Amino acid sequence: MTPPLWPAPVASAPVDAVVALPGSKSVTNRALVLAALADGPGYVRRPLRSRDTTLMAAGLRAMGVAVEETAEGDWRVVPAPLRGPARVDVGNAGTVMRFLPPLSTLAEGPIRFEGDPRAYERPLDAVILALRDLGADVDDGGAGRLPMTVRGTGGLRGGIVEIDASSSSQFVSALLLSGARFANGVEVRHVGTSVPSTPHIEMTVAMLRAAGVRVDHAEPDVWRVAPGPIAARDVVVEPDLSNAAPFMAAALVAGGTVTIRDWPRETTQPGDWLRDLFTRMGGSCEFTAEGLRFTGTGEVHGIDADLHDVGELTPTIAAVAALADSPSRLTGIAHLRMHETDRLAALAKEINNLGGDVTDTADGLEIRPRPLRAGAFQTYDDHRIATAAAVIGLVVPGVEVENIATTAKTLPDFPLLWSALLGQAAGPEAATAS
Ligand SMILES: O=C(O)C1=C[C@@H](OP(=O)(O)O)[C@@H](O)[C@H](O)C1
Ligand SMILES: C=C(OP(=O)(O)O)C(=O)O
Repeated sequence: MTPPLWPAPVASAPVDAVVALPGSKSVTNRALVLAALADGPGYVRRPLRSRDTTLMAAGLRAMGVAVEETAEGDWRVVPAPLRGPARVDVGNAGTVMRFLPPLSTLAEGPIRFEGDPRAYERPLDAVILALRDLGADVDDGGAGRLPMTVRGTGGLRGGIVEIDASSSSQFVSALLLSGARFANGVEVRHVGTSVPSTPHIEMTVAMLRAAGVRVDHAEPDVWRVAPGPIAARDVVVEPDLSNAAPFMAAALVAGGTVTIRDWPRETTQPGDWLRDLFTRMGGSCEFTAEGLRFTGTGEVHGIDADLHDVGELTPTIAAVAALADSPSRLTGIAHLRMHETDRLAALAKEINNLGGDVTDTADGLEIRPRPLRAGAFQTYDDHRIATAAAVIGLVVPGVEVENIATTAKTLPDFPLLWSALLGQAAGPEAATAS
């Protein structure tokens, strides 16, 4: 059955809200992987519970790791010898489809990886080739993509490997996260045009170091992980700052103030760039005892920004840019064509469908603001396209979002949080998504 269109709520007044966002997807899924490979039981506290993270937990459980619920609502992770046969559903989670194959080479027995149709299109070739170079037996039917089977033998030789990570930083993170458990560790050398989303690699390196792993990144595009144990930890997951984007955008386009609770003063999350990007677009922000207080006037300026390092912020920035008083140019994001959907094509098509004037270029978007009108907004199973549509709907009456439930990939409570932001009661559609 086709789910009903979600009528995006209109902001009838400036917003004034404090928002407590669930944990970061990227931190939660790294913490789970590292806990599964650790030298003893550990905790992932305040984890994000969403489609991507429950798939990660389920994948680890399938290989023998215990991921237990605690009375406080956290996860206790008890490592165990990894084993197959097992089947891992990656859904459409880049982190699951990239991070678990290297880990699965440490299992005894075959591990089968399957997922959503889109996961079979997203690039994985660099990880597959690297794992083979490092000594793994991977059967991908020659496709360089999912579905595939890793025939684990209980360990991997490891060593030096060259990869082209220009289409996803996750290829590098994937090899580094399990690398300490390879006999010779791993040295990843990137060859190709520049790696996107480097803050996400910094996050990987920081979390490895916090677990006592020696990581050397003195040379550009080269990362060395020394073999050794990964210390069990008690990790408290930061709020997801990329998911703060639509909430801050609400204050920008409708005016008002939004405080994102517990915004970390120091973080490797790319969402931290929003403080600068949204200030350039007309907002202002300050740290308070509660978190980050962000204020907008409803007047939005266009921006010329290279988003290569923070690509996952693009859908929200594009939505705000479509409502600005001057044109915008977003560049450095060709790799977004291989995200959950072709995000450049999707954003151009859907904003134009409402009367906008957006061109998708070879490496980004050119956005010339126009008065927008009511209409349906297709989301292509992409959580961030759905939340971008909600931002436009705040000030363009009559925007109806197809499949709002797709926000469950990283933010299952989005419709409820969005209604609360606006001080409105949630419609019945809210229940469909949670
Ligand atoms: O490692 C991670 O947690 C992520 C890395 C980035 O991937 P790409 O480098 O493929 O853009 C980002 O877009 C994704 O949402 C999460
Ligand atoms: C690109 C994203 O996700 P994934 O981890 O599936 O790559 C995203 O969340 O914007």
